[in-house]
Amino acid sequence: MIEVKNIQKSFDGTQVLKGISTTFETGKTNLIIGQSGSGKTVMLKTLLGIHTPDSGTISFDGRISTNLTSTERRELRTEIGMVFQGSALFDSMTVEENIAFPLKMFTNKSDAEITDRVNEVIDRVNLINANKKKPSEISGGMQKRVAIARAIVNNPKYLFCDEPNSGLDPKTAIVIDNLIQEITHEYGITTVINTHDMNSVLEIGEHIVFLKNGVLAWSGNHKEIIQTDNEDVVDFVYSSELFRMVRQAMRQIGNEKK
Ligand SMILES: Nc1ncnc2c1ncn2[C@@H]1O[C@H](COP(=O)(O)OP(=O)(O)OP(=O)(O)O)[C@@H](O)[C@H]1O
Repeated sequence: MIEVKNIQKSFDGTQVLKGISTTFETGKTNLIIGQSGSGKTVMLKTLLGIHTPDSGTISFDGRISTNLTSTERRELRTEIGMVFQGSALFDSMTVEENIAFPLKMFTNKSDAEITDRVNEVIDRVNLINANKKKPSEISGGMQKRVAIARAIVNNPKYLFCDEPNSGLDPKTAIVIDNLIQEITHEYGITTVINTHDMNSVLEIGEHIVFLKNGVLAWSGNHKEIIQTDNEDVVDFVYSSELFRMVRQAMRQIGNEKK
């Protein structure tokens, strides 16, 4: 569980995060959404420790990030997996070398142990016949699977994903979303996803944090986001006619079930 308490962050006198508090629970897919410039990336980078909050605290299962010694901080770093926007794979390495990288960097595992673990996660993310291929030789969807495999290879407690669906067709995007959610549930990971993708919001939003101008303007889950009348959320999430129609139909179904 990650508990965020009243974090504030400014750059050159401009406040970007204005006192955000929320809890990202273990075993859940937590989504950060909001318009461009609302502070999502700054929030993710602050959670990751790339930015230090000006005030407020971030607690990783009771460990307040700004109070940790450098050794404890390094240890926490090994408990975090990251799926970057655009996958960020090493072009010159094969799929299996990409996935093995965190184990070589952060553990003392033997070559045989690394091979076993790499094959295990390759199976888990359904990467078939790709071990010896380079990223340029596989599809965007497969590259995402490699990125997810690399992020989970060291059994992270926390998984951060920055726009994991960017550049994918809608069908592949849903498959990747579902894979992230399954892994989150299966391994009990605290997953935080920065996203623009409204399909993700409706499909895997177990806890959604909506930022507006650096303020947490709404939070809830994918069912609640359909029912909410919060104007900012409605305006942002249902910005297209299609999504407005989907919302209307889903609200009707919800009302009929009551
Ligand atoms: N390192 C920085 N120095 C100064 N200002 C920054 C820095 N990083 C972000 N900002 C500012 O903080 C605000 C929020 O930016 P952020 O990148 O978090 O938005 P975002 O919600 O992730 O947008 P997008 O969806 O377009 O990626 C913007 O006004 C941006 O210019």
